[in-house]
Amino acid sequence: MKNRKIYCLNPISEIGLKKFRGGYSITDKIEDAHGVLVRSADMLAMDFPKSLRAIARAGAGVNNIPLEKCSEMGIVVFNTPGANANGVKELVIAGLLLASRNISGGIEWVRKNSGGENIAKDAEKAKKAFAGREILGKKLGVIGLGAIGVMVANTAISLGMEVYGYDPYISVGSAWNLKRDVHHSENVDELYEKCDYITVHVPATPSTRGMIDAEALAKMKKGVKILNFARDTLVSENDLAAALESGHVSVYVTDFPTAKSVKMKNAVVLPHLGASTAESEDNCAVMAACELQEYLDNGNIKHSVNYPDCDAGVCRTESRIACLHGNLPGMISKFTAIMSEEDINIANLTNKSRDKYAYTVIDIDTRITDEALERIREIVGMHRVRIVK
Ligand SMILES: NC(=O)C1=CN([C@@H]2O[C@H](COP(=O)(O)OP(=O)(O)OC[C@H]3O[C@@H](n4cnc5c(N)ncnc54)[C@H](O)[C@@H]3O)[C@@H](O)[C@H]2O)C=CC1
Ligand SMILES: O=C(O)C(=O)COP(=O)(O)O
Repeated sequence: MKNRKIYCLNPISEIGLKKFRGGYSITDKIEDAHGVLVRSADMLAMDFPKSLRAIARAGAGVNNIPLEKCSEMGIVVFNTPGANANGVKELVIAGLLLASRNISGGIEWVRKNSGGENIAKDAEKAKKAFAGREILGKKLGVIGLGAIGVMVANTAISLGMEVYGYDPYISVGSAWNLKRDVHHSENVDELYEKCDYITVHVPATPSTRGMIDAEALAKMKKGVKILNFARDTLVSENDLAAALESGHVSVYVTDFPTAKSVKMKNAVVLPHLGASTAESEDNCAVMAACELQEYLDNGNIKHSVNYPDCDAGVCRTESRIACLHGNLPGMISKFTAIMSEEDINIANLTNKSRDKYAYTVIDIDTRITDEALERIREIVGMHRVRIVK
């Protein structure tokens, strides 16, 4: 009976943990873990044990995981696309309203004046300080039309906003899901120039870092309201603070408290609550647990962010060997040659590649010897060889 150990770096919903079948246990020691479940814990400087085969991020953003290091160590990293998108979308809609009506200022006023005997009368006098605008008919720019951006754009259309969407890498699935009324901005400048509200829903990568900087802000309308429920690093905080001070940006609503954002004028800062709903936590945990299990049990990869997806089904032969390796010329012939020398018949072979990395699953009719396995492991460019069955 296999004994696979899963380590949780963050609290993970019980519903997800219950998905693990017999042969799995939750360990409190990462040193002997085969799989890790994580949410936002920072793994960038962590050492990984040799036993670790896969990391599943119960959520979307993987900027807390060292992807290149994982790839080189033959650790497959998964995320859970779309599983928390509705949770984030709902908070973004709340963010639109927080940016339009001075709800937080009003709540603060009531709290401060809660001891007053004449609170009802005083409120009627005080309320003019908190008057706002309606979102109906206003222009919203959505940058990044993935799982979250599409939902935000479609909901904003339903609320009567005029929506501009920008995503040069939009997937076919997202394009199908987007309401026809969403204007397609072919360049982001059009969106900056036209929109009253701008919301960003792109991943944090080196290329999106600081995308909302002084140059971008200068192209936006005076009084624009910016929403950032994606990541703090997308915004150049010094540039944004200056734009808020001058009034060029009237409100900044963000899900990311930083030493700078919490001190910005007219910033509404939430403590990273986008995916913190029971529904999103359950969805992410279930998807992440299933991905880990399918990889550890059958070697199949679905929703990986560093290796190619690969479905070789269930192994019906004597044994299955899975190899994570560089996407290099001659790799397959190198390990099939070793198998042929060992007189091993290959019943099925599936090979997939993704950028620098590739994955090969080989179903064989006899058990492989330790010597042959060692020779395959020693091939230059091989990152991990695993006997799945
Ligand atoms: N506040 C929170 O709790 C949460 C925050 N997030 C953040 O939101 C991000 C987006 O999440 P999802 O929509 O689920 O991801 P997704 O992968 O479905 O969508 C991202 C979209 O951004 C697009 N994109 C990438 N670079 C772009 C660029 N330079 N300009 C325009 N579009 C670009 C991609 O083509 C893709 O369509 C995550 O990477 C994460 O950082 C995600 C979930 C929860
Ligand atoms: O899924 C994401 O990218 C998120 O930001 C959600 O993070 P969390 O799981 O709530 O720590």
